[in-house]
Amino acid sequence: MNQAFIALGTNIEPREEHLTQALDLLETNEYISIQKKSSIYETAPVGYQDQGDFLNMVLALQTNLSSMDLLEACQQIEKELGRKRDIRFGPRTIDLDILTFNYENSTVERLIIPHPRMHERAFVLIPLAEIAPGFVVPVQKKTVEAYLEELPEKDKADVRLWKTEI
Ligand SMILES: Nc1ncnc2c1ncn2[C@@H]1O[C@H](COP(=O)(O)OP(=O)(O)OP(=O)(O)O)[C@@H](O)[C@H]1O
Ligand SMILES: Nc1nc2c(c(=O)[nH]1)N=C(CO)CN2
Repeated sequence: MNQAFIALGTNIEPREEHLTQALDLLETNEYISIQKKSSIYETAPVGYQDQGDFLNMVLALQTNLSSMDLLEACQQIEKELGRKRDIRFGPRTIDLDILTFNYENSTVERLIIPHPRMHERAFVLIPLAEIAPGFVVPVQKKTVEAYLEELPEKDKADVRLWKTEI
């Protein structure tokens, strides 16, 4: 069995429904089992600013898919939920990013893991710390909590608990 963390994000209404639909699609995949779900956080947009707030959450999964097959499953869900890829870092119906996959370190453009921007994103680290604070992120071998401590307070203030369960 492989162990993965994935991050979900949406900033197009109905945002909550996009998250529940993505969770349903993951749950119906016979090769994926969701082990843990973080709470849902409402987060100010990072990067491209002229867009609405996101809902973000993180999941711990077990899967017997390979990392590439898990990426395909995630991209299929993005497609089914009608995501349009136009503005980089721009508005999205649903975005599924693989954060880590076992202790794999992949550097091919299609799949970079650990996710290259996870260490600097409060909207990833805060929900990840909720479900796996002591997890040692591969390669740099630092815990999620240690990364979180390095983040500026203003970044953390942009991430607010929205709902503990959906
Ligand atoms: N760890 C990863 N998880 C998901 N996609 C990845 C990963 N590494 C590379 N990719 C590739 O990134 C490409 C662009 O992804 P996407 O459009 O979702 O980027 P983005 O969400 O705008 O930015 P970000 O990756 O910073 O969240 C995808 O085609 C995918 O193949
Ligand atoms: N708050 C927040 N900001 C973002 C997000 C996201 O999920 N949440 N995703 C992005 C592109 O992946 C760019 N900016």
